[in-house]
Amino acid sequence: MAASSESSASSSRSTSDPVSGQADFVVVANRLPVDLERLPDGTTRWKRSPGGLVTALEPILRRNKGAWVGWAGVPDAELDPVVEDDLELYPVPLSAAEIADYYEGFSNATLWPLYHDVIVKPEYNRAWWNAYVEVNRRFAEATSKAAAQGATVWIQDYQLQLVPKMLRMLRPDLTIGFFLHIPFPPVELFMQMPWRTEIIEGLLGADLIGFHLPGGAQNFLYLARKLAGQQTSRGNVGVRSKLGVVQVGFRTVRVGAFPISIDSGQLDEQSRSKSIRDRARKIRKELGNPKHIMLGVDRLDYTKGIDVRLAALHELLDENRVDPADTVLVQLATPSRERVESYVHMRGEIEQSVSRINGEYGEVGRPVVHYIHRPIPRDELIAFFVAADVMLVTPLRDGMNLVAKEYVACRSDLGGALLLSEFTGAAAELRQAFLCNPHDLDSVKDAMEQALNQPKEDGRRHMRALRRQVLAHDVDRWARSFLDALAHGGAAGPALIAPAEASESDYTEDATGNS
Ligand SMILES: Nc1nc2c(ncn2[C@@H]2O[C@H](COP(=O)(O)OP(=O)(O)O)[C@@H](O)[C@H]2O)c(=O)[nH]1
Ligand SMILES: O=P(O)(O)OC[C@H]1O[C@H](O[C@H]2O[C@H](CO)[C@@H](O)[C@H](O)[C@H]2O)[C@H](O)[C@@H](O)[C@@H]1O
Repeated sequence: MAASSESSASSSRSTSDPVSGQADFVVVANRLPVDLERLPDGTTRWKRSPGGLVTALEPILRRNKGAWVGWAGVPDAELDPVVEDDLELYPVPLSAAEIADYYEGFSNATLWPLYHDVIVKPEYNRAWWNAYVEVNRRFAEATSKAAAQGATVWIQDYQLQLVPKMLRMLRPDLTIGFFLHIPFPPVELFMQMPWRTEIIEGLLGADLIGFHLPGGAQNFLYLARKLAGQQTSRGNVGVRSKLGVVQVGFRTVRVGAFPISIDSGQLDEQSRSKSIRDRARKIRKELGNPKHIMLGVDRLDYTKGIDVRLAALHELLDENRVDPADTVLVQLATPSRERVESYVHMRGEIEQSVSRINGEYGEVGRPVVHYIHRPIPRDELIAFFVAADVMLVTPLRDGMNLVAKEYVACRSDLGGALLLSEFTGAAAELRQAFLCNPHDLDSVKDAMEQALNQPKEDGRRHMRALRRQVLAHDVDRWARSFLDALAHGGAAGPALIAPAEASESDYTEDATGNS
């Protein structure tokens, strides 16, 4: 399923053949890689679902012929298993009430803010928790039906933290991995959670639990001791090495750090194509050929710090440190979780800031900030990456942030500069970016000004180093390192992930030593 491809089905059920449900490798995530779209004429079609989890996992599943268990993105879709564009999909239905309580409620108004440093206040609501338990049970049951005897199951993310334990009870023959795509919070914050022990015990149903960063793994080990009363290792967890261990009865659960990445080789190749280069030139022209194009690409989420970058730009304009005659900011904001109150509120504030900057500094036909609130096609997005002089990635907290890596992968010309928040997982690897503290506006302003004015040769040197890191540590390496560790410690046979095409020796070691 290419990003831009959308296939049609004539009814709410796909016309493709049903699949057998005997998969040896199963990915389980809240969302399927495609959302079902109901069209006004009553027909349906699949379109790519939003977010970095899908960007990362879709190529892995495609290469390894696995099955994917997840929600089709709309209420009450009772769908049979389906093969869609070569992927085996096992849809899990959610009612409108479950979407409100499990997805918008417990997942995105309780867990999401709690795990992202309480940027907004998490709500603790018993009815939401009950829905979370119920939906996790449904995912465990659907997975149990899809998986073959002795299969490897890889459960993804915060929406499904109870599934490992539930699935183990249903299917002790399976090898179960779990990966958390968002930060695992500091112990002091996690302890707010009324159902904290249930969540830790739910996760301990897995054979291997993966986080982006060692800090998350370390926090989890502490909580496994404190809340679940288990014995754990106490040494430091490494990156793709030195796993932590929790002893749960006769089972050994391992805990590690596996920073996720992108299909960097493929993106590098795509961004070099003539059509993308031409489109990038055209974008610059359409923007009036300004000296500086800054770019933001995010789901419209309060964690992403879109407000921070707008405030920084506004102050730099006020202080005559940025010239509105030769600088533009393009902010591409994909709609996200639009019925959750904090998202509605944040959208209003961001749109007000955009208007204010344009009102004060724009000219007719020449705004300073170009703001788009809808998803754009993948090819168009890549052309924006190629066109932009400065990429703005300013989250207050982010598990990884794949956009930062995508920008770097698209800059084979060694042009451009990356402004990157220290509070992203990506900052642990991309040390040659212009790093900033998004909680300190002066730090963001200074970094923005430096990125806009960096000497060309310095920029080429920084970008070369960033590219070495991103090209060497791609999503295949992420999946292989996790699944190799899972196969090594569990009951599974040989590693299920096919080797990536490029060998690691094709690249030099990264500066952080995170090999
Ligand atoms: N095609 C397309 N992809 C987008 C758009 N906006 C964001 N993305 C992709 O969504 C993913 C976002 O991942 P990430 O930065 O990790 O943040 P997340 O949204 O929190 O998962 C990246 O692969 C982006 O390229 C858009 O407008 N169109
Ligand atoms: O499914 P949604 O509610 O629309 O949200 C989209 C996804 O957002 C989150 O992405 C995270 O995963 C990325 C890849 O590991 C990572 O780079 C980023 O920092 C995270 O925010 C969420 O974790 C996914 O479950 C959602 O599907």
